[in-house]
Amino acid sequence: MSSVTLSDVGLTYPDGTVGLSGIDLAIADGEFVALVGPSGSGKTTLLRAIAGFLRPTSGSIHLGDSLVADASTLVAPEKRELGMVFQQHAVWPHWSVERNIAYPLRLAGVPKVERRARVDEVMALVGLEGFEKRNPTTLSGGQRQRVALARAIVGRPRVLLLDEALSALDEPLRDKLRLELQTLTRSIGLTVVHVTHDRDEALALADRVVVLDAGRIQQVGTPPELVSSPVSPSVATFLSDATIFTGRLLADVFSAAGHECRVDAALLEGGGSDGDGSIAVLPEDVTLTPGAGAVVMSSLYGRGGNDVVVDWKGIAVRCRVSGRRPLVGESVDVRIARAMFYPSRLPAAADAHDRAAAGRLQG
Ligand SMILES: Nc1ncnc2c1ncn2[C@@H]1O[C@H](COP(=O)(O)OP(=O)(O)OP(=O)(O)O)[C@@H](O)[C@H]1O
Repeated sequence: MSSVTLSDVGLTYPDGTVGLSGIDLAIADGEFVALVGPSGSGKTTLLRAIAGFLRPTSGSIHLGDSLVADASTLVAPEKRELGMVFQQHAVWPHWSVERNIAYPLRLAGVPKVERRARVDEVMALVGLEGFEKRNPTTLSGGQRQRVALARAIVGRPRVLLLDEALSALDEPLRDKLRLELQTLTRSIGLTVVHVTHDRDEALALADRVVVLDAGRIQQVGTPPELVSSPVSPSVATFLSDATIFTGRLLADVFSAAGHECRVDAALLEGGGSDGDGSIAVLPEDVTLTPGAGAVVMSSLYGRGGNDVVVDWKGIAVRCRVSGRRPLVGESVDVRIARAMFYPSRLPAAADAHDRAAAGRLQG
């Protein structure tokens, strides 16, 4: 059964700004879903609509079998049985750690003995044993965020909503909490909706990632699906720093402003896509060889390969280069192992997904 079901949800703010439009999304019980997208794409609006702080202007939201929002229904946030953690640890500074964590249980009238047991249980889960009597102001940022997390899950919420919950923390603490969050939420089978502006965090943690843009869902998929088969050039750029070439495909040749690539037609899905369009090239599908066709503009060291941008006849091409790190100003040739073709006459991203063609290109 789905834990959260959004059916054709639209949300227009009173000033006319469209926050969400036509959102259809079913989040399964126990699933970890991340919402990503550019600034202003609707991530927070979607989370707040699920939480009950915002009322959709169209469509409906169900939590399990219960209708919580539609044209005539709006169940209050505190009645939705949700847990929430925000970027700024909203813990009460004048209360001890255990009192903070126990708060939702006191509110729900849970008897003291059970409260005690549940607080102990979640404190152990988030690694805060021994901190019961501490005042939150004496804790580190990471520990305070653990208190917020413990308080969010102590009431055994139907869904845990995380709004940039790790974003205020510095690495490597953030990385540590990311791992702990995954272990914790998976071990107790929590359904999680996690809003983050950090693409890598979303891809690392989530079972499925939802990419939003301008209040609409652009694509939903597992991390490998999104990275290897983005439905549109914008998703490829947003998630994977793809380079986009705009031009024309004719038979097996793609031409874009001074660049000509041969496409292996056998690899084109949904043939007959000749015409104007774009290709998206992922950084890992670009190889640099000795030559004179392009010039290295920047070259940043990275653990998983150097992050290099070359000027290839006027187009900045992003590449992931393992081995020797190229020098800025060095001349190179560019070879493209794989690219995705997006015919421009397809208006809807969903159609583009079916027909986006992956071809082997030779620069
Ligand atoms: N109270 C409001 N009144 C009017 N428009 C709003 C309001 N809150 C948000 N918006 C608009 O709704 C759209 C979606 O905003 P939202 O905050 O959901 O985006 P976001 O993806 O969370 O962005 P960010 O990553 O910057 O936090 C934006 O155009 C934003 O300007």
